[in-house]
Amino acid sequence: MSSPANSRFQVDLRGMIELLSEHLYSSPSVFVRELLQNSVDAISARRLIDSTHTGSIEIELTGEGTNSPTIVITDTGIGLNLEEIEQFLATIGGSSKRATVDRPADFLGQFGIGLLACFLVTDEIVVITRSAKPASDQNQSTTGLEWRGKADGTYTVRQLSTEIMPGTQVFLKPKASAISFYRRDKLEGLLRNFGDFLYPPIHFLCGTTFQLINRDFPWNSSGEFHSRTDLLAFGKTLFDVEFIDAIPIRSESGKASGVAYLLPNEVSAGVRQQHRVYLKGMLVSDKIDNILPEWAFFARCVINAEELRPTASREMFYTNDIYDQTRNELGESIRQYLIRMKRLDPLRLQELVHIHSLAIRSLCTHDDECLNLFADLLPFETTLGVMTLGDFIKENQLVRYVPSIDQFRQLAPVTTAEGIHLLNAGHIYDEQILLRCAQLRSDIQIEAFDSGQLADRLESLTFKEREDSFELAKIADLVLREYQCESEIVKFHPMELPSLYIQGTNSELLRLVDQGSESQDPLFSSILGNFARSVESGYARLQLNYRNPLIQRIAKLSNRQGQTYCIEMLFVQALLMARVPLRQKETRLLNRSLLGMIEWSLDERKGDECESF
Ligand SMILES: Nc1ncnc2c1ncn2[C@@H]1O[C@H](COP(=O)(O)OP(=O)(O)OP(=O)(O)O)[C@@H](O)[C@H]1O
Repeated sequence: MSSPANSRFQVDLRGMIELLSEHLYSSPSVFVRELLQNSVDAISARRLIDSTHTGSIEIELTGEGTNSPTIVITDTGIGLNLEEIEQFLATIGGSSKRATVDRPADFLGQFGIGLLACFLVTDEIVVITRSAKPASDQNQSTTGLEWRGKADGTYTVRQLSTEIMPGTQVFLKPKASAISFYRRDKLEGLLRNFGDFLYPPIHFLCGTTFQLINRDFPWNSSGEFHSRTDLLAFGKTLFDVEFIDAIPIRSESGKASGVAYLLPNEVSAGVRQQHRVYLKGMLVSDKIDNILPEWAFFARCVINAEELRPTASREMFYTNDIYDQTRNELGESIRQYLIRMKRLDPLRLQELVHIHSLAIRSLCTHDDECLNLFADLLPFETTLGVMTLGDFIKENQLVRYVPSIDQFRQLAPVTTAEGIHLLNAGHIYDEQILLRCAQLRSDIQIEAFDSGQLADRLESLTFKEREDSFELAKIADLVLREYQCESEIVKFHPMELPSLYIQGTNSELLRLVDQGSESQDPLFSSILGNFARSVESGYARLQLNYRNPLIQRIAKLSNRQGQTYCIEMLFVQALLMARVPLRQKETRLLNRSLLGMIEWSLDERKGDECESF
């Protein structure tokens, strides 16, 4: 069999141009960026052959508001000769900017497709150009060359008769769908957006107005930053936010410098901020959300990088090793700054921790250095009021904490009366932070406090008190058995608290299982039922406070039914106080007992008893 002949792919030129111009970019506005970028590159190329050349770029809008407005962008760059026009302008994917061994790529462009973005706003691109290269390198004349490229893939080139200065001019006239880009406000906005920090000077000319577009970053290439006030003012112009602080950040790997701004409002830990990232002064995107580490979600930054690699659309970066290293190094800058702030300006750091408490808590759980930095400043709810962990430690050698908010609320009045100070570690990250602190720091001892420990501290009744409350204790035992709850009459402070519901080791779990088995699904109920039997002692405990006058009066009540109602209601009230969700049978108990009690108190004969009680 003869070997198959090698054939070449065919290219549908119109389709290719449509693909590269219409579908690569997220908005037609990028044509401004591509034109500016080509002019900047052309000036850089000219400086390679003439280092004294400073260069300038001018954008003019003529005929605004007429049927035929025109955008003209003029640069004093390297220009093109006939051969280069064929090789680069007229060849899709042809670029004069690729790096060679003796000349590293220092250009913004590289793919040879950017100019096609102009087809988003025009049907024809007209380029008039004259090369700045010495005449000996080429058969060059002092008149210009004109290249006209159309969206259908055809083009013409001709030598003009008029003499022009070296450099390039690009002329665009609107296609019907893009007329809005030929308005002064819109064009000026786009020039500022993309050209704000490019070099050399860029001027915008429209009617009688002539203005400078670009400005400098508030830091220089040697990594020297302007004052904090200047950086904050700069942040306000970029993001329109009054930030609380500005942190200079740098990365060697991405040759990047910039400022991370601390947000003045609390942000949720999962939300990624949108950062403004420039490549050699050209805006790549103001929506890059992964240039800072995830933990730095309380900051928005502006970065100018030299070494990051943009994608072909130049609206994102490739996430390669350099990108990852850059992210880590920028994060490290933020961390080091905060470490210094703790030493030099602790009040400002305290303010930051106050606003971004949740974010910083999350950061502390996976970063020991940050834990050391922030732990003492973190605010906690305690039985002494809201205070920082550092202040709580000063007053309590042993940090007793409760890992659940409900339990903390339930225990706080009793422990306060008993002189025990508790810290509420029921919020997300809190317990992890305390455990890690105890591992890392010798000055912190912690202990999880549970209601069982409290039970040991409750005072027993005297013999006489036990005798007086014997009947009540019996009734309480009887009533509560059905609800997997034991009861005990003891004395504790504060005396205003009539009862306290204490969950046993497995009682919480058993309540959940029990709640589940109240479900309508018989299979699910039976599985949960079997599981419940395998769990050991799931009894909770209702502590009735004999110091409380009401409990003493109930104990003295001679009416058994009345005592039963009282116990039932105290039980449900204790559950509600402890924020334990009621099971169906407890809701039924609440209804039954409440109605019973009302009936009982309305009954005249029992009503008399009720009065004395
Ligand atoms: N203003 C200009 N002055 C001189 N040459 C230019 C100018 N604009 C375009 N060119 C030439 O046309 C070529 C193609 O430009 P185009 O914008 O399509 O791609 P690129 O800039 O090389 O790469 P990229 O697709 O990454 O932007 C350039 O490589 C350059 O040689």
